[in-house]
Amino acid sequence: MSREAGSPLLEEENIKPDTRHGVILYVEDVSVSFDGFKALNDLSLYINDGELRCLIGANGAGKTTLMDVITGKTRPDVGKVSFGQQVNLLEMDEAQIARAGIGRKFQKPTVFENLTVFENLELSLHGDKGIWANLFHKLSGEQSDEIAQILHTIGLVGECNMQAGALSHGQKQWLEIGMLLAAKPRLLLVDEPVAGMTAQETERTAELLTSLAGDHSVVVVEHDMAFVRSIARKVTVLHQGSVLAEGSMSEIQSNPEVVRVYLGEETGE
Ligand SMILES: Nc1ncnc2c1ncn2[C@@H]1O[C@H](COP(=O)(O)OP(=O)(O)OP(=O)(O)O)[C@@H](O)[C@H]1O
Repeated sequence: MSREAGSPLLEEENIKPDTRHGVILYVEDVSVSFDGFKALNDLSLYINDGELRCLIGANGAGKTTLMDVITGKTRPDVGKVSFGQQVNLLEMDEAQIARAGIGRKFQKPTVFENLTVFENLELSLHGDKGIWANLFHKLSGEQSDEIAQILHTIGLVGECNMQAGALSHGQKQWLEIGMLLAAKPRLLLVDEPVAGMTAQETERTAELLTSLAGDHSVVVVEHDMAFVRSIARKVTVLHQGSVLAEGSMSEIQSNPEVVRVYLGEETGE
């Protein structure tokens, strides 16, 4: 439902994006300026319900700014951003947007290093009630099952009682994805998930993100073109704050403009 700015808080948990048209995220004619410089320039983008989309573009193309707009960190000068057809994200703050079902994973993992993998997931499951309340809250059978399911999804069943600080870099990234999943998001925004990962971890991350699509919509910002190639069905290329091209990886790779402004530089051509 559309909300008036400043209206009383709704139960964001109960917000259900209207995806009857198959689209979970509408970004329309959005511009963002920083001191007169247009970081986003009349950008429009639509993410379908359940799809896995890769977002690529050179440094400064506007990828982070776009994520910031979707998650309420940056307000656009103009444009429309909605979750499903009717939930106007521009009238919600960052916490409300997260509770409504949009999860964001930043590049650097931010797990609680001194807690176990299980405890990290337990905290996420309880939301933002405060760390002590969370730690002493007894899990219901259903919640234990949820954690077991997440551990399975992120491939950390064997590490369940390990301190998160002792995990490898890749495992920490998966744990953080698991922590996002605990909040049952509909849309996941994932920033450079494989930066710093080993080849094996990268491969496992590709499987994980691919497995999440369908039940979730996933937007991945990534510079690693081999990784993008391995997961992407549809790729959006940003350039100077606008969408330059959109299509399958082979369409993108054979687009002369994309090769000129981005891929040429990536492949050293
Ligand atoms: N808070 C800010 N103040 C001023 N300029 C900004 C601000 N945030 C971003 N910019 C500028 O906006 C442009 C887009 O930046 P953005 O970080 O969105 O690009 P990006 O595609 O995410 O790049 P990268 O791949 O390097 O992360 C850049 O030129 C950047 O310098």
